[in-house]
Formats: sequence, C-alpha cells, structure tokens
Amino acid sequence: MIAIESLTKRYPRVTALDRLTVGITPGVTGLVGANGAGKSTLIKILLGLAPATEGGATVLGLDVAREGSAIRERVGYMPEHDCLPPDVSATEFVVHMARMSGLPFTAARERTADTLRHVGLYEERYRPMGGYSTGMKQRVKLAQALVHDPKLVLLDEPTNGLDPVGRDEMLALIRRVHTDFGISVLVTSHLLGELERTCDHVVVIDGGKLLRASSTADFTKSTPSLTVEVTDTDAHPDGTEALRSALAAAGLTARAPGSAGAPGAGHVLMVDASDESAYDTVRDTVVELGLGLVRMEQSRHRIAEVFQDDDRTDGHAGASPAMSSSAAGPATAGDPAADCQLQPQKGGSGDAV
Ligand SMILES: Nc1ncnc2c1ncn2[C@@H]1O[C@H](COP(=O)(O)OP(=O)(O)OP(=O)(O)O)[C@@H](O)[C@H]1O
Repeated sequence: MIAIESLTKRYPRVTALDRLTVGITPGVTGLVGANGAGKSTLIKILLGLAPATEGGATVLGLDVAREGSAIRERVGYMPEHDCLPPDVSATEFVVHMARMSGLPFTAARERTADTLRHVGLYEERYRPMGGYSTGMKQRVKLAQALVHDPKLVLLDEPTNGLDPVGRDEMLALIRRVHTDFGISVLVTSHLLGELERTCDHVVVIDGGKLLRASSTADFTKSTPSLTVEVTDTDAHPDGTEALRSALAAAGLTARAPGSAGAPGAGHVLMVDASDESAYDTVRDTVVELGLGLVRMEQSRHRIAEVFQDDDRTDGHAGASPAMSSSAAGPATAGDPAADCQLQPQKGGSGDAV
C-alpha cells in the first residue's frame, strides 16, 4: 500500500523524519510514536501536502512528490486537529467533502447517509456540529475520510480526547473499516496498548527514525509462562501464596507479576511453563490444596513490555515514557524475551511489515 524509502524531512530547527524506510502492507497498521516523533509529518508527506527534504515514497504506487492529487482522490484522511465548521451539520459537511472528492450530488448524499450511519451518527447528523461531543466530532472526521470509498485511509490520532469507552468504540469502528469494507488503514497513536488490539502490523518511530516494524503477533508472542489465578479458602486464606510454595516444592518457579496495579495483581502467579507438564502440575496442585482455579492461561507479551524489557536488559533508548500501554495487564517483568528485543533498523527489505 505504501513504500517509504529513506524519507527525510528537515525543518529549520528540527529533523522531523530521519531516513525512514518502511513498507506498509494491506490491513490495519498502527504508526506509533511519542508526541513529536514525526507521525503527522509523515502523513502530510504521504498525502502530497508537504514536500520531503530527501528520499521518497509511493502510496498505492503513486509518487508522493508528483502525484499528490491522484493520491488524495484514492485515499481518505482524518486529521488530528479539530477542523469541523461549527455552524453546519454533519450531513452538510460530509456531503460537501464527498462532492470535493468528485462524487455526483445524489451519490454524495447516499454515501453520506450510509457512512454517517456506519460511524454511529443518527438523528444528531442534522444538528450543527458546534454542539457535538468530542466523540461525535471524531466520528464525523472518520466519516468524511471514508465517504468517497477510498482504498486506504490515514487516521491521525483518532482516539485523541476520547474517554475509555469512546476509545474502545472508535477502535472497533476502525477495525470494521477494514473487515467490513476492505479499506486498509494506517492509524497513528502514542498509545501502544490500543494499537495492540486493533492493528495487524505496528510501525514504531522515535525522533523521526524507525525503531521497529513487525506484525502485532510478533510483538505479542506468547511466552513460556502461565498466568494462574486462584481463590482463597478457609484452609488457605492466602491461596496464591499457598499455591506458590506448593509449586516450588514440586519444582516449579512461580512469582507474582511485576505490575502491582495490574488487574488481579496479588491473586495472580506467573508460572514457568517451559516444560509442558507444568500445566498438569498446576492443575493437580490446585486440586490438592482445594483452591478454586479462576484462570490458567498462556501469557502473552504486551507490546509495551517489548520496549520495557529492552530498557531493562541493555539500557537501549527504547520507547519514551509517553508511549505507555493504555490498559495495564499482567506484566512479565524479568522475562528474557530475547526474540522481542528492540532493534533500531537500518532500512532495506527487512523493514517491510
Ligand atoms: N511546520 C513545521 N515547522 C517546524 N517544525 C515542525 C513543523 N511541523 C512539525 N514540526 C516539528 O517536527 C517534529 C515532528 O512533529 P509531528 O507533528 O510530525 O509529530 P507527531 O508525532 O505527529 O506528534 P503529535 O502527536 O504531537 O502531533 C516536532 O518536533 C515538531 O515540532
């Protein structure tokens, strides 16, 4: 969908993009980076709205330097900032944007009605947008990006300003843009956790440089570790501790997850399961102690942990603190995770996601 080759953008005081080389394949791709990492600059260059200083890129095979208007015909764009005129309705605005993209009036009206319904705006669509909530405004911005049935949409921080429920709804909507309509998505965020749930691929940039590009599944590879949660009983008022000692006696290493604030922390154990028999040992030990087994599941990395692990293991300048997971989960502090180490990449075919 997108090929970026040694792309550099220098402003007088700052290098916003620094020899960035990466390929974006069909599907939903997350572009993640802290504030100022260069995400919006990259999107503007991909749309042909800003020139690159060096290097180049193609979008749907079209050159960003020479074929910007052809790219904008085929690509939808949802900007980060609030850009909606307050005194017109969502319907009027989206029809206007559809007409700007070349749709005849009748088709523009029909597509607008369909698209606004798809993003979850119903009767409100006839009211002036000045009175909309942030969530409704984000939906209108998404609708205008989709209304001309593009092959690809570039969404700049679509979850900005939304509460957790609004964010989940927006992420689900973005996922459906691809699954229901086959439109590929490049979505930016500074929250690794939210991209993990939504994207097939993740590209991480920092200071305009590529840190890592790979499939989400590679980021979140399962670890040889079991997350086990048990109940307490009268006989074992601290069931978790009772299980930990019994497992230790059975030769299994179990420890509390690193993140005290994680859901269930205090009642959760991470059990080393490099040997398959660990599953049976855990089950049998829980039964022998008479505890209730709430869950026993294979642990997976969260994307943020890939970067945290890297910071811990070799002190490499990994993700900045701003790039945090939006949802705390059981941490795997101390896991070796050698296959998930953060490696700045130097370009070339290995960068394609
Ligand atoms: N028009 C401009 N003139 C000068 N510097 C700019 C301009 N646009 C962006 N920059 C700088 O380039 C760097 C990258 O900015 P950019 O907006 O692309 O980052 P971002 O990752 O999108 O961050 P945010 O999430 O805060 O929008 C920043 O240091 C920013 O100050």
